[in-house]
Amino acid sequence: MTSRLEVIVGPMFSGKTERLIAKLHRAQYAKKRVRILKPAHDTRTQGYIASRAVMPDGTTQITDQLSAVMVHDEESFWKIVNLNKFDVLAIDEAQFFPLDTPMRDSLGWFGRAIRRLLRERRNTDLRIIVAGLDMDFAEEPFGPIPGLLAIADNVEKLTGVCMICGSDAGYISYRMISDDKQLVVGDIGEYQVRCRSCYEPPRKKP
Ligand SMILES: Nc1ncnc2c1ncn2[C@@H]1O[C@H](COP(=O)(O)OP(=O)(O)O)[C@@H](O)[C@H]1O
Ligand SMILES: Cc1cn([C@H]2C[C@H](O)[C@@H](COP(=O)(O)O)O2)c(=O)[nH]c1=O
Ligand SMILES: [Zn+2]
Repeated sequence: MTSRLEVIVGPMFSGKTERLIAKLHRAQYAKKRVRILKPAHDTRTQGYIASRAVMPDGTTQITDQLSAVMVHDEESFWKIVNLNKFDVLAIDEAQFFPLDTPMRDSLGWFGRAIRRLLRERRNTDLRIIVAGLDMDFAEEPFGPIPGLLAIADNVEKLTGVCMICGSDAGYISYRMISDDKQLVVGDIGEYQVRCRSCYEPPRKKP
């Protein structure tokens, strides 16, 4: 019996939340106590996680959803974790949790909290499942996800269908609006999934 960390990564529209929800449904069938968290920074869906499908007319529709508790900061994370009993802890959109000093820190408070929980409960069946973007629009590692991949027991890297050429190798989220900030909440109007060949890196401002 030991604690374990599973990480699901890939670009936008690769089915990360879909995969996360499928794992959580199975855990619920097995009568496991499931807790779902997500960063308050994600203003797209508040109070739940949702997978969506892109419709032929270009809009998105929610295909499945589960209730989630919003995490504002490290203090609220530990409050939720300490007040609740769970066998499975799931966190979606974890790329939004910040790093302390981007050049030196690879886990941030969130990654360190996950590592601490896994250590403290190493003799239990605790399962932590994290989903998020491993890479931002500029092909840079995103938040604590790459650090979490390093300490994970199991990693799934998903691909989407390239929105330019239709190949199944969509590996990056291409940003269609002009904005240099790393964190820009958005959906089908702001981002596409593209393969390496159809991806162009953003132009640096002179
Ligand atoms: N080019 C595409 N057009 C339409 N749907 C796509 C495309 N590429 C991937 N998908 C599908 O969109 C869905 C996105 O699921 P979701 O869980 O919301 O993704 P994520 O959390 O990774 O953004 C998946 O079912 C995926 O197979
Ligand atoms: C590439 C990229 C994405 N984001 C934002 C856009 C969305 O709100 C989420 C990703 O959602 P999904 O469930 O994976 O579809 O992240 C961002 O802030 N910066 C980026 O570079
Ligand atoms: Zn392509």
